[in-house]
Amino acid sequence: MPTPTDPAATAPGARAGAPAPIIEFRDVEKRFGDNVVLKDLNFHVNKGERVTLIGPSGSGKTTILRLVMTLEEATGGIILIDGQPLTHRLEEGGKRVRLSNREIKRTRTRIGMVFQQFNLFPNMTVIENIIESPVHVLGQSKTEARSKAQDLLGKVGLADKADAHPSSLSGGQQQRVAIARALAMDPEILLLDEVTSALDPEIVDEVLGILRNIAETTDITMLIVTHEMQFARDVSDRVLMFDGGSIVEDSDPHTMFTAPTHDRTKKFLRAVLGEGQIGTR
Ligand SMILES: Nc1ncnc2c1ncn2[C@@H]1O[C@H](COP(=O)(O)OP(=O)(O)OP(=O)(O)O)[C@@H](O)[C@H]1O
Repeated sequence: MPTPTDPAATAPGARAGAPAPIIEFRDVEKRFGDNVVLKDLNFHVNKGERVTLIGPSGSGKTTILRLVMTLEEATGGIILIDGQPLTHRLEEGGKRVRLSNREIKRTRTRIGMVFQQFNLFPNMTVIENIIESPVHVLGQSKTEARSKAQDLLGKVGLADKADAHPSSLSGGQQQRVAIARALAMDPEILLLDEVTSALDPEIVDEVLGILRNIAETTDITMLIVTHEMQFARDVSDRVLMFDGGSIVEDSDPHTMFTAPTHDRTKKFLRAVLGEGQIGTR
């Protein structure tokens, strides 16, 4: 019987050449007190895949991203990253054992997250925000980190803002800095949590354009929570529809948005896209 630390355990029945899961939830439960938000949740994301989570408010989408980022810890089951346990492993007999903080941190450095509210350090300049983790977590020299940060600022269209403070930037610019900051850690997995929800409608597209570009030009695995259904259609390989902490539908974006099978999905998409929009493309 393979153990959870054995890479072969990540994909039961995996064949050579078959897609390899980089994120795997096995019977995951997350409760906050009596509120069971996720129950026996099983799903995986393969390396390089872009997977979008959709579903009504409170269905547990953000909680899933926060579990992967280790901002929360599951209360049951295990999560594997590239075959390695993220916060807990299962011992023989099914006993759940928490890993050491050092082990958890080692895996966490492979994962980046961009939040709805940017979460930049207000007392640091743009470039100081970007180099903070590469220098202090990865041990890069300041010179190396600055040079890379400047490159990334060019990629997000903010080459001239390195020495600005976040408060002098627009929301869209701050979110672009947050994207550059996440990329500066060379993440294998990028988590995007409603990254345009706090932005004025006219600058949503500038941020989505940068994310589209990242999706097109890198092989970073992406797990996305968004209310921007067009963006979800464009960048996703798979869309998972959540309700009540469970997956009710898992399909490619074309099928999900034009011919959803589950009544709950149809109702949700009608509410989000408007009556008559499902099946229009
Ligand atoms: N830190 C917390 N403490 C207590 N309850 C929490 C906490 N975080 C989330 N919850 C609860 O977990 C449930 C799922 O929340 P979550 O934010 O994951 O949903 P969501 O699908 O992302 O919703 P939305 O689309 O509105 O962001 C909600 O009932 C929420 O109140």
